[in-house]
Amino acid sequence: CQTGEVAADPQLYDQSYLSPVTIGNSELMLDFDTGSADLWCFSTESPAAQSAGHGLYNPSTGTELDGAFWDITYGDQSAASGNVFADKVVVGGVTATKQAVEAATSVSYEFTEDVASDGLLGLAFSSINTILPQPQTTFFDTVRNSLAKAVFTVDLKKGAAGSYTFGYIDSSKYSGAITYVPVNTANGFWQFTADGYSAGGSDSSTGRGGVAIADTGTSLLYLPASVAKAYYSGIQGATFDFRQGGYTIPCSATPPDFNVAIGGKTFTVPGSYINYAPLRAGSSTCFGGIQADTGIGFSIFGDVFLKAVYAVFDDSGSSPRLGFAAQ
Ligand SMILES: Cc1nn(C)c(C)c1CC(=O)Nc1ccccn1
Repeated sequence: CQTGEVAADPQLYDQSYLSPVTIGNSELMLDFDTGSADLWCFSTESPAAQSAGHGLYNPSTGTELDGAFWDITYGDQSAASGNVFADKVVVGGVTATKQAVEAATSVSYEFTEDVASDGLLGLAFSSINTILPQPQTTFFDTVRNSLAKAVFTVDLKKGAAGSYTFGYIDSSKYSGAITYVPVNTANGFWQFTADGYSAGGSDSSTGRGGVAIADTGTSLLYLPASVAKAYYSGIQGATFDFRQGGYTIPCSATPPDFNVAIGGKTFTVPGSYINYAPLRAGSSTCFGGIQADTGIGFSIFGDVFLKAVYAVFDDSGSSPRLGFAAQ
């Protein structure tokens, strides 16, 4: 019965969180992503112009999956593609002896310029793995029957190292009870229903809830346009800047806390988490941590929300469920 824990190291402005993963005989820093289901990494096959500065997987330690290839495009239109090898993958002591490792032969500039990240480790459902002609399992699906309990947990923090655990829940990491809600796996995501939102101390609702996904691979909190609009209407100097592609606020602002009702419990994102980052180094205008989910089709509870809670991704029962607790 395997269990394991690995650090989640925050990058600048908590734009992403990276964790050490041993693949074959190299250790790479991967972005664990509950919003996708591909484990891919820069490799010795990647063009040097695209992989400069990144840790590389050398497929010589693996066994090529003949005729298998992968090609993924994320919601922000970043993309990567390549071929596939079966190799040993170890995360926090949990070992997958034959994990599908997707070696990149091409990546978009977003990944090239994010030199701290050597790739992604998908933790959504294997139904959305992009390998053709035969999709392969995620790391979690590969090891889940060998785990003490088929769960993984997410404990991200603002500006500090958090952790992912596999196979167990650590009661020292949260306060109060864990509130569980059902997950709809139809779209391959950890998809749940949020009941409602409100800002500040008052329970002045900023809007009804809706369909949402828990997504560690997305930095911000994308909510219904009406909820985002109502939230920023309470901040002096806040504006929707279409050139920046979203809401901005004065970096000097103290945004109100943001409350989310899930499973009958209220979880609070401190207002400071929503004063996300200066538009450019030294700018006095900051990008908001809450943005509209217009065009996405569902809300995305990314790192701005997840770093305010302890989250349990539980596939140990008859159907998957998500658990949230205050940190
Ligand atoms: C779905 C979506 N639409 N829009 C505008 C955004 C930003 C998303 C989320 C997204 O793209 N997340 C991501 C990106 C790269 C790697 C992993 N996750």
